[in-house]
Amino acid sequence: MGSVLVFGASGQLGQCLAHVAKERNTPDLVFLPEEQANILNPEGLQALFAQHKPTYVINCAAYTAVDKAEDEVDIARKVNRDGVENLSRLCAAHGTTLIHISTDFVFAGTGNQPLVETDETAPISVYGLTKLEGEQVISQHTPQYFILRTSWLYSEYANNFVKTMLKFGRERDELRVIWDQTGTPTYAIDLAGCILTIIETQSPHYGTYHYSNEGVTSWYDFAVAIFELSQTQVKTTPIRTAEYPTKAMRPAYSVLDKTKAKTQLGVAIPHWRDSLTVCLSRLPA
Ligand SMILES: NC(=O)C1=CN([C@@H]2O[C@H](COP(=O)(O)OP(=O)(O)OC[C@H]3O[C@@H](n4cnc5c(N)ncnc54)[C@H](OP(=O)(O)O)[C@@H]3O)[C@@H](O)[C@H]2O)C=CC1
Ligand SMILES: Cc1cn([C@H]2C[C@H](O)[C@@H](COP(=O)(O)OP(=O)(O)O[C@H]3O[C@@H](C)C(=O)[C@@H](O)[C@H]3O)O2)c(=O)[nH]c1=O
Repeated sequence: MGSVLVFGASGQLGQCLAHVAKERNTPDLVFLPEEQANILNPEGLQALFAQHKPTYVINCAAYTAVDKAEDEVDIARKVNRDGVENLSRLCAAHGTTLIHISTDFVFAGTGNQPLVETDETAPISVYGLTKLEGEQVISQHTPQYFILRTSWLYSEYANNFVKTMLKFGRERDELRVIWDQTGTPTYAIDLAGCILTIIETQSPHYGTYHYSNEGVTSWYDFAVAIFELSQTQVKTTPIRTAEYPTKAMRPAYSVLDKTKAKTQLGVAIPHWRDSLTVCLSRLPA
């Protein structure tokens, strides 16, 4: 198969890839945390490509602090665009296939129909804009790429909404959660499985794909399900976005249509509630 370099390995998705690769006995994955492989260091990257001659690169490295990005435009753009450009150039030069992760936040979220890959992008946050710029530099430099746009990632690893809700559920008497943002959570373990399937099948179907779990929900309904399935007793109140001011705007509707991923990549996608049940069973009570 040749070697597979994983950048951003200590982040949430990076750790999920390590988990699934171990479960599936996938060989030849080289996990590179930021300290060993900064995607903003072209010379360091060049040395890694020369050493490993990778068949695939999986880029899990990103600037993901959505609110902070509004004040740190330069650093968000460096990581989410310039770092991705560094990887794309090297992938093109070495005939390496780049698997890159993008986000539902490339969309404005003003619609009410599941979004397909060709729908118009119009980010409303710095994070979303810099992620879109990252997508664009990839297609400028190499035809050999898979861009997987995903949404609302969570898992037993790193920080995420599920772990925050469980913590707040233990600490607080009442929670207020937005119910007028509609989307679909994605168990990062399922996304990691999809990425490994692309590699294991050596899929020739390059391009941009949407991947989340199946179904539709709001952050409020997601929180209610987390509490119900984990048997956490906490009063949960639905609120509107305007009642929860944040620095960055978030799409009101960002349900992703996964038809292309299911047909071209041949992946089966679990319903978000089933995957949430699995994740909660793996988290300490
Ligand atoms: N989390 C989510 O809800 C969603 C995420 N995505 C996308 O999925 C991908 C994975 O996200 P997730 O795993 O949750 O994110 P994390 O923030 O958990 O992981 C990102 C990793 O990238 C590392 N990193 C940052 N800058 C650099 C750099 N210059 N060089 C190398 N590594 C760097 C971070 O290190 P450090 O922590 O030290 O900064 C961190 O370990 C990202 O592309 C993200 O945009 C898409 C939709 C939803
Ligand atoms: C903690 C909390 C959040 N919320 C809302 C705020 C927000 O709209 C939503 C989720 O908040 P979070 O800060 O956990 O997540 P957020 O940073 O908005 O998550 C996004 O991250 C980036 C990286 C992506 O790419 C997106 O797909 C998406 O997952 O829940 C509440 O209403 N009540 C609460 O107590």
